Amino acid sequence: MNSPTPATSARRIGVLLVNLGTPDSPQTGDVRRYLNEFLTDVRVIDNLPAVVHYPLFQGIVVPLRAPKSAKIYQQLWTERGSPLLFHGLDLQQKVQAALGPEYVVAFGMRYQNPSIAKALEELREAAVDRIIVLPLFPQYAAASTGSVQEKVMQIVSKWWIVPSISFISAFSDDPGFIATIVALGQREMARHQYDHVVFSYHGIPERHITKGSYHNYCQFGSCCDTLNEKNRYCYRAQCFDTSRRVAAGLGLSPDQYTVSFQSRLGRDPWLKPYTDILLKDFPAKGIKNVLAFSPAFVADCLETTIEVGEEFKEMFEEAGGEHWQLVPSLNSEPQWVEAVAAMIRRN
Ligand SMILES: C=CC1=C(C)c2cc3[nH]c(cc4nc(cc5[nH]c(cc1n2)c(C)c5CCC(=O)O)C(CCC(=O)O)=C4C)c(C)c3C=C
Ligand SMILES: [Fe+2]
Ligand SMILES: [Fe+2]
Repeated sequence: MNSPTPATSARRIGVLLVNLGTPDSPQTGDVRRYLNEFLTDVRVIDNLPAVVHYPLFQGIVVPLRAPKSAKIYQQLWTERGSPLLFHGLDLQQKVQAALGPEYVVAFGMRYQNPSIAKALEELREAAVDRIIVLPLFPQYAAASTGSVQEKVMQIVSKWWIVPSISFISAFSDDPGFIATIVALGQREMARHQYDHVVFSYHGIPERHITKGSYHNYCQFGSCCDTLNEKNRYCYRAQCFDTSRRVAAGLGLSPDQYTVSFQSRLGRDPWLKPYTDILLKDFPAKGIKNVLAFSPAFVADCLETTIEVGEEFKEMFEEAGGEHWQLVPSLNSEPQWVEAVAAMIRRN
């Protein structure tokens, strides 16, 4: 009898890396399709009845926003396309190489392409024994991680054979994740003298925290100063935790850094302080050289390169600041690839 080839005999583990998603091109039509899918997700816009939500967003909000967003995407676009996509594909390829042939690594996006459905289909075709899903969001939010988890479960629940499946729901305190950010920060700090460090996270509505808070534990105060069993999945507490760990790695004292939140949408209260308001007060306080980290994102994207790297820099300089520098995201840095592979192996 012929012995089976290793590829068919070995039990292989499927790995699904997922990021948020980006338009297929920076043209208004593709940006509109992307925003329509994104902003009609009830985990993102969670406070409107369906009869209002869909007509309002598909008929008014998205058509008005798409041409403006498209202009910003045109600034972001590169020869390789959207950074969120090509960094994700680079990461997939390098993590596959690091893990070896016992694993099959796929990459998908929650919105638009490559879809989660397509990525899961690749794993099904490879007849993997079980699937480990890693949403590429260090801090858990129902609007990002939760939405990816819901989508994966929706798709896999329809399969005739449902494999064992596990989710890495957050990695805000993962030592390899923290060490890579620290190394990237040290690289920038060796090039310039900074007065202050800002950790600017993607914001979410305060309501999103309250809805997921066990026994109303989170009150937007000192409750988030430690990460404990009551706030393990509180986005705000995780953002503070990541910041504390990176600050410790960089040797910063609490007065040398600030945690803030960006990218708010709509009129409801979002997590505070807002980065764009905070940074305008820095120069008057004598803070003229700022190093900015964006630790909610593992890959560069519109929110890092354009919002933090360009828009905030411009605002800071207009307010009298001298030097504003964004620390690049982890992208597919070798140390980050190793950290992802280690998280998968441990799972
Ligand atoms: C860190 C994870 C993210 C959370 C949490 C999140 C929540 C959230 N976002 C919006 C609205 C928008 N976000 C947009 C872009 C965007 N958001 C994330 C990540 C999280 N969002 C990423 C990685 C990106 C960049 C994608 C890219 O293509 O580079 C946008 C689109 C851009 C624009 O038109 O401004 C919107 C809109 C809400 C409402 C929300 C929580 C409720
Ligand atoms: Fe967002
Ligand atoms: Fe809290």
